[in-house]
Amino acid sequence: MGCGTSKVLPEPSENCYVSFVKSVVNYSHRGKSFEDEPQKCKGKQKDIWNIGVALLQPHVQQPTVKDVQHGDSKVARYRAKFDPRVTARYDIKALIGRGSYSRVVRVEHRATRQPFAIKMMEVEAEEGREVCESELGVLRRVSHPNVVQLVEVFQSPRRIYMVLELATGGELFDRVIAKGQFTERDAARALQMALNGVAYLHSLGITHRDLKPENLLYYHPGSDSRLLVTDFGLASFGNKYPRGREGGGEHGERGGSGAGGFGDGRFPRDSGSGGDLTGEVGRGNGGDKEDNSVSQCDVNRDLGGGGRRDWSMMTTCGTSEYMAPEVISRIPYTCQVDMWALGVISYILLSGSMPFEDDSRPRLYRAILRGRYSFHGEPWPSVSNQAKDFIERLLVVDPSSRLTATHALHHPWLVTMVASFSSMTNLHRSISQNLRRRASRSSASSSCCPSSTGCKSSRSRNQGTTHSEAPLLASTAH
Ligand SMILES: Nc1ncnc2c1ncn2[C@@H]1O[C@H](COP(=O)(O)OP(=O)(O)OP(=O)(O)O)[C@@H](O)[C@H]1O
Repeated sequence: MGCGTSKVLPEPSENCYVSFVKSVVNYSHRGKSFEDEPQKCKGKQKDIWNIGVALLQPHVQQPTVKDVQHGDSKVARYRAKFDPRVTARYDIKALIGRGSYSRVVRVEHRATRQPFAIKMMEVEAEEGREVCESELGVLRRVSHPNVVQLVEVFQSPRRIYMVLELATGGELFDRVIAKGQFTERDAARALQMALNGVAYLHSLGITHRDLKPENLLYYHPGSDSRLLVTDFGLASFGNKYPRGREGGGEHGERGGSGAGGFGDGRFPRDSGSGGDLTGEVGRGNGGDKEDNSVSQCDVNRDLGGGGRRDWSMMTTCGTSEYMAPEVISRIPYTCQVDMWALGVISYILLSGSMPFEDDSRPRLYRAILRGRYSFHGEPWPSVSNQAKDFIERLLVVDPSSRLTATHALHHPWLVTMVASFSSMTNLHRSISQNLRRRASRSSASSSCCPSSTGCKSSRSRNQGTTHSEAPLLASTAH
């Protein structure tokens, strides 16, 4: 699901991947017994032990010929690509999907029979390494019900295997289409979960930079499922954090006082115990930036224009239809770019159509820069003014006037809709019609679409990528 065809990757950074690997390997040389330690560690720290264990465990259990012959041939093919240390612990069950640098498979833990997803990333090529480093850099630090959870990591010279919690509920829009009924309340509930995850990330100084419907997955198929923010391949720590400018994010979600800064998710904070372990992980590629894990956007606001200049990012990346004006303009930006993307997602969620859409990328970028979109056509006449107000406050060209994640969570539309039990207009028919119409149009034109039908595979490795420093509009002009 979603529009993946015009993703723009960031410029490579310097050796971040190496610094992550070093941080884990260094730890492994301290002469401690990894096997003895996990029960002493709680929550996130236990996961970190797992990372160490996975890197160190030497036992090798090759998949047997019988294994391969008896398995489904496709699964067997993928299983053969897996490091024996991984297959020793996890039974590869099925291929879920492929990304530009990754394959995701459903697995079962051999001992506990628990299902997980493993994202296998190719790290030989520099771009794959960068994306992997970015993803791991975030996943190692986060723990929140609305952010996909990393369980452990295996490393081989060519590949990284990330064991993740398995999301079986499908992408955001798959569910919209599958349901016979979809109301503003449903949209608000989904957006509230996405916003909770994003507010948490922002409180840690993490900007996702590629929020879109296909990166929002339901944990399970039930109607009460959590929604998970996934795919941190383009995420950033807002890499110009000055030290000692902690502003106390609005969520009180920061981690302990150590460098770990995990915030309060499902796991207890571990700031006190296991000090050097936390420190070691904190010194990964996050480095000293982690000390300032505050809500970057709120601090930017407090600091005014000068602060914004110091604290923002420059790299152009993301998926065109969801890119904020400041990203397209290549001016320094902040985590508010995620809020723009959430505005785009909100618009699609309530209508099945895109606010900004054009086959010509320069025209698309111009429309975004002007913030020009409309609420014309079905089902907009049936959508409440408060819902439109919510979108209007997110799709604001000036990022400092755009709602922050925390403010969005307090918007009256979201608050009243989430709490509401009254029956509401069913928007499903118009939304799914719009999604389907767009899907068939885009499969004809090989363009992107916000529907599950025919879009996912159209996202190709190099399509729409740029490493240029020139303004996007100039570099793509006619
Ligand atoms: N934890 C997970 N549980 C279930 N499915 C997942 C999980 N993580 C990723 N997927 C699915 O696996 C597929 C590949 O995902 P991946 O993140 O590797 O690539 P992508 O985001 O689709 O593409 P790209 O890497 O180009 O951004 C997608 O369909 C995604 O929804």
